[in-house]
Amino acid sequence: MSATSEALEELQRIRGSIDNIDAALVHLLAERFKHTQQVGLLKAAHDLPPSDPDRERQQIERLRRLARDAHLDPEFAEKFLGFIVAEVIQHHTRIAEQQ
Ligand SMILES: C=C(O[C@@H]1C=C(C(=O)O)C=C[C@H]1O)C(=O)O
Repeated sequence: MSATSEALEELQRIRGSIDNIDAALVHLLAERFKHTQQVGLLKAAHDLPPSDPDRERQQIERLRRLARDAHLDPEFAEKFLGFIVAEVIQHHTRIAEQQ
């Protein structure tokens, strides 16, 4: 059974919305990394460690709560944050090494 042209149009419309959201995510991530870069410079200048496990625990708790309220899988939200934070810590470590 082949898809009707109506179904294909709808698929295209929905994919347009997905593309817009992906673009917004990229821009948001770029903004987030600009701020974490500033944190990295501040930490390096004041001999603070690249990671802050207490802060991360608070963020995980908050994000899991937000995810539940938004009907998003909290496990996924935590994994997503963990992926980003690991990259940030690598950046901070590199900044500290360059000082
Ligand atoms: C940005 C910071 O550095 C690290 C990265 C974090 C993040 O990406 O949100 C949070 C805690 C730290 O492990 C910070 O300490 O605020």
